[in-house]
Amino acid sequence: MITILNDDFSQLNSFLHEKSFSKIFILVDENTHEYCLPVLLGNMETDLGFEILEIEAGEEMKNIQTANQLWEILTEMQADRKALVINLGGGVITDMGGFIASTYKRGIQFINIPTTLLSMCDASIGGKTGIDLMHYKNMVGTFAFPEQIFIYPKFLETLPFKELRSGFAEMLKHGLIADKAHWDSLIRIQKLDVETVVPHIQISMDIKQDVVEKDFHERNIRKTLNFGHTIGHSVESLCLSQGNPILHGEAVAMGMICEAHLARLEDLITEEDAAFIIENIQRYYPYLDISDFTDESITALLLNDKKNTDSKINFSLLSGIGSCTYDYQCSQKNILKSLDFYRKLNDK
Ligand SMILES: NC(=O)c1ccc[n+]([C@@H]2O[C@H](COP(=O)([O-])OP(=O)(O)OC[C@H]3O[C@@H](n4cnc5c(N)ncnc54)[C@H](O)[C@@H]3O)[C@@H](O)[C@H]2O)c1
Ligand SMILES: O=C(O)C(=O)C[C@@H](O)[C@H](O)[C@H](O)COP(=O)(O)O
Ligand SMILES: [Zn+2]
Repeated sequence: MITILNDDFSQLNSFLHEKSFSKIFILVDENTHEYCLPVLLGNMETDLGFEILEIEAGEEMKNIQTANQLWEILTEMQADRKALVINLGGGVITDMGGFIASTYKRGIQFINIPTTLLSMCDASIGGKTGIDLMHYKNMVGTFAFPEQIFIYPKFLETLPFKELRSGFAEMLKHGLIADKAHWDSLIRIQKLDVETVVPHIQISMDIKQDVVEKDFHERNIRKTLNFGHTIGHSVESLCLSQGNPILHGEAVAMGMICEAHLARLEDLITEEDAAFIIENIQRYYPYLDISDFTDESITALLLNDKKNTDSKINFSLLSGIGSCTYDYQCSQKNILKSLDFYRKLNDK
């Protein structure tokens, strides 16, 4: 269940009051510790004891070493099965916190309080938790729903612009795969900021929730939420492996451009739609330099995509603006052409 918090956080306090938790563990990173934790603690009313678990910020922390440290701390602090983990942060915190909670003592309860646009619209919803493995994205994880998701849009006021823009990519994705009207209203935004984006959060959350309700374990339609991620995750992983991480939404924006072109090459969408989609994504996102990455290095990562079956790469490709196919296998020639298309965008 998703609740938009009032200024007094009363719905969160009722939740904490009604459930009989033994103790609370609040997971933060250094930035959400500074900007969001004081707001949470200033409004949280509970007799329960709590501990703060802090990790460094960034995707580089979303790995087994951090998970191990957190499991050890929970053990040392004798967290029992009635303990509650509160994930206060962006997608790294909700993915990581959901993962450690859903595995510790075979699963303790957790709630998500997302603090980035990306985690409000996407990562905190849907119960995918996980960590990266050898720089491969989200290779180890669980499907585990948080008990509750509490959204407090005012957290966005301290979020850097690049992070806001990163989250906006997932919102564009929601429009492109499921709701043309949502896409149309997003691309009408001239100046991306908290004020212009907040009115559109609810629709993105609804789209994500609706898809997840239909297919929690990603056996079919949930794969559409992975549009832009097949190529996007490969590039994100390569950047991460070089010690040069890019933001998830930046990778998804780049991936959506390649995969929109790929859908065109496979005759799934018209030339006009492909051009319109690509042009609009480019309006918001600067060109991402992928010249260091060979076709072979990108293909090697594509071959480990989680949607693959029988060693075949399964894409989730648009079939129009507002609709998306999945399990679509493309020719290797077209996959490479789509990467080449992206590389050449820099020349224009
Ligand atoms: N599980 C899912 O369904 C799902 C969906 C989309 C993305 N993801 C994952 O989410 C991650 C990306 O999430 P993200 O973009 O939120 O990144 P993030 O968690 O790294 O947060 C981005 C940055 O913003 C800072 N920050 C967070 N809230 C802030 C605030 N209110 N004010 C100031 N700074 C703040 C963080 O410290 C961090 O430096 C990736 O690992 C991605 O794979 C998961
Ligand atoms: O919730 C989903 O399903 C998604 O695909 C949402 C994506 O935006 C998100 O990045 C997700 O973590 C990707 O999942 P993965 O299974 O490809 O790792
Ligand atoms: Zn994503």
